[in-house]
Amino acid sequence: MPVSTRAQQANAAGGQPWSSAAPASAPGHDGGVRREILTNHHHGLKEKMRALTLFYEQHKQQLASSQGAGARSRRSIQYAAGAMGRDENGKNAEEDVGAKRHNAVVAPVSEVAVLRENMAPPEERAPPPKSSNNVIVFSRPADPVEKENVAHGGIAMSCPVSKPAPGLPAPVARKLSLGGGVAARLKAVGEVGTGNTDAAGSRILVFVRLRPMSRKEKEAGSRSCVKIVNKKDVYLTEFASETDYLRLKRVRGRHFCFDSSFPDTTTQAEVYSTTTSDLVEGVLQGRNGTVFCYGATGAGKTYTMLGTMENPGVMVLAIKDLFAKVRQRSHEGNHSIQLSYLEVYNETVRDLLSPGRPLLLREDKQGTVAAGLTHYRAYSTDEVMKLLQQGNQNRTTEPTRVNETSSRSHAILQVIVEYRSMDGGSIVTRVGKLSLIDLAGSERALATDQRTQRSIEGANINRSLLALSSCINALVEGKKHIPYRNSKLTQLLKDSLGGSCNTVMIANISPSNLSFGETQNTLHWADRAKEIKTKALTTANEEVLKVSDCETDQAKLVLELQKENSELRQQLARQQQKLLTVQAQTLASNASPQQSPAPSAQISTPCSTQRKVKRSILAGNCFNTPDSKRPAADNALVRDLQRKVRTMEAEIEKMKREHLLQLKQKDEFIRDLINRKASNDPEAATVERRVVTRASVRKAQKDAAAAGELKSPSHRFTSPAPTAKKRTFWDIGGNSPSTLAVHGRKTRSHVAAETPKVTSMLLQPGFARQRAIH
Ligand SMILES: Nc1ncnc2c1ncn2[C@@H]1O[C@H](COP(=O)(O)OP(=O)(O)OP(=O)(O)O)[C@@H](O)[C@H]1O
Repeated sequence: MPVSTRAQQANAAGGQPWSSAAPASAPGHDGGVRREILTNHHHGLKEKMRALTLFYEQHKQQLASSQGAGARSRRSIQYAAGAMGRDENGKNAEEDVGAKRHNAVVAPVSEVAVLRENMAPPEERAPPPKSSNNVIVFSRPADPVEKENVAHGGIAMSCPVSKPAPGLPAPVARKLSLGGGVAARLKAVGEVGTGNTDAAGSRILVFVRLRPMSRKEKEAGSRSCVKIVNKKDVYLTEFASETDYLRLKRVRGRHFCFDSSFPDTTTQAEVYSTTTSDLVEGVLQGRNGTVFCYGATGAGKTYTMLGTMENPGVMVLAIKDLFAKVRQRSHEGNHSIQLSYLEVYNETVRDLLSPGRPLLLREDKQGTVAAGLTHYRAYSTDEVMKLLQQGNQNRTTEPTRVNETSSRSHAILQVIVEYRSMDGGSIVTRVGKLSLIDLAGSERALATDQRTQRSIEGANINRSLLALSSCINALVEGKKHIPYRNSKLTQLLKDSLGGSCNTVMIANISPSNLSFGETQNTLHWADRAKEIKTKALTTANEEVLKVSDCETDQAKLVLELQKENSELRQQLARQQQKLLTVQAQTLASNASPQQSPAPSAQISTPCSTQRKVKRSILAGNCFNTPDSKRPAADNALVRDLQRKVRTMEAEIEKMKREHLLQLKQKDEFIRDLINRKASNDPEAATVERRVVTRASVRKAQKDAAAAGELKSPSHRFTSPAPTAKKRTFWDIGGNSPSTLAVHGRKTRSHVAAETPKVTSMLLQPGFARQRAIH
């Protein structure tokens, strides 16, 4: 018996092109529709109106073409004809789609006829169902803004269907008409960081990363409900619950399309190079960039951002890349790199590198800043790694039922790169800021824990994520007022979401059908975020300061000296690193097998070469025998190493002395130059202040050196956080359980002290998290 679908009836009544053509081309094709058309008195009228409109359009175009120049008129006629042709084609295509849709409903149900984009992708198809009852048709809604919670062919969706973001192909049937979608997306991806955006601004790029199924999930018998196809399409399928008899054996699903989607086999390096490497390049050119991970608790945000010792994440790879690029370009000018690391926990902002009182946010011309946040100047990747590790130790963490080392706070690492160079008669200064954000997991109260402190944390996390989604909604809808002030997180993200910034969102999802709700929610917001446009980034944060001829030489000299200084500091840091390595080797070769962990604890920097050296020595089996019985060859090796250490120590001492002397001379010279300049030119006062500040920092080092204890780079940077200081609320250690019970807040160092067996990647040197997916 012929069936008329709701879409057909709506189209017949509303005069959709394909439905109006149907009765003429296929007489008697659908009794229901024809009866409705016959009884609809407006049907003929609408057809006439459409013909008249078409005629009027053609007439207008002919008129325009006759008025224009010959060649131009020819073009416009061709265009009009082309446009009409396209229109007809489009119509035909739509008719075709409509007919197919109709067939899918009325024809005997077969797998080929009914599989739609919303269902599992072709590769994942289940064997053809025997009975038509098992197959559900996912019809496309007639109106793109129609809410999905209207059932379509038996599917009940809970999220609104969004319009496609500009530059992205729309999901579902719109794929049919977008041959160039991939190219457009790739172009969009290629534009990041280069600032090659249109005047209206650039779009937030959204990526999805699927993590592997965890051991727990496998044990719970969960199935994979996510499939990624072509590295961009995400198919989400919900399997009906066995106790839900009404919807037994039915599946519901959804299809999303993102700038790129990463299957569970994707490496950290691939994720970094696709999502963030262009932003790093942009930052070096004076543009701001932000990467943030969003997703449910345990979905892999921290893994993506920090990673493990073996598989470092985006933060670590970005820092390494940044320093490598700066080193390559050291001849072009002087780069300075500063970083800060903060967390938003229970709506308070805390400095992770120098824990103390909560910080206040204030707005200034640079955007929203945390007053009193410490900015460290870093000269090498290893220094940054140490700072990152130190910050992670202070980050609030708490095992939840879903994730044993769940991050209970949003962490923001900001790296500011300042570049200065002489260009003819002017000083060019460029400042770029890279923000790397690991958000706390969105979660359901029951999915995590219901203990008081946890539920307060959960409520605050959800509140700030809700504020984030309100901002995303307001930005997508083009509202004038964006509610950034609703939470600390959105205040801090203001620049990244609505300012001049290249922004990347990585949505992390779990494959397990037990997390279907969370995954759908994450994908929904990621899909929505695709539509946010940030402000145009046509110009970099660049300042050009003209200097008069007589000052040019002095300014050049100052820059050269500053560059040389920073190179010397880098050299010093490298030498100290080498010394540490050799010392560790010596210790290892002197130690017995039982003592061997000691030196490894001393090497806190995640340096792969160190590990290799250490491993090769361990493989050499040279410490299994006591000193007396040690073979002569081993003793010779030890002596050789010791000799090397002594030589290197002497060399480093010599270099230190030389560097200090050079630094002292150069500092004095710079100060002298600036003083002279300042006395002639009041404008130079700013420069003077800056240099004097640096010099004052160095003075402390000089004093220390004079007292015979030169501080290592790590000392230099960790010194603002005094080691022996009055204890504050945040500093109370893991041996104060009462305080923990009262405040209920734990940092990763507390967790490390209390639960040595639960190894978080954030607790390991270099963030190595041993508890990988099993
Ligand atoms: N791509 C991946 N490959 C291997 N293991 C992963 C991957 N993603 C996540 N994991 C593992 O899954 C577990 C949870 O990941 P992670 O802690 O990063 O989640 P999260 O989203 O940060 O959670 P929360 O919001 O609670 O902090 C970890 O054990 C991590 O090692």
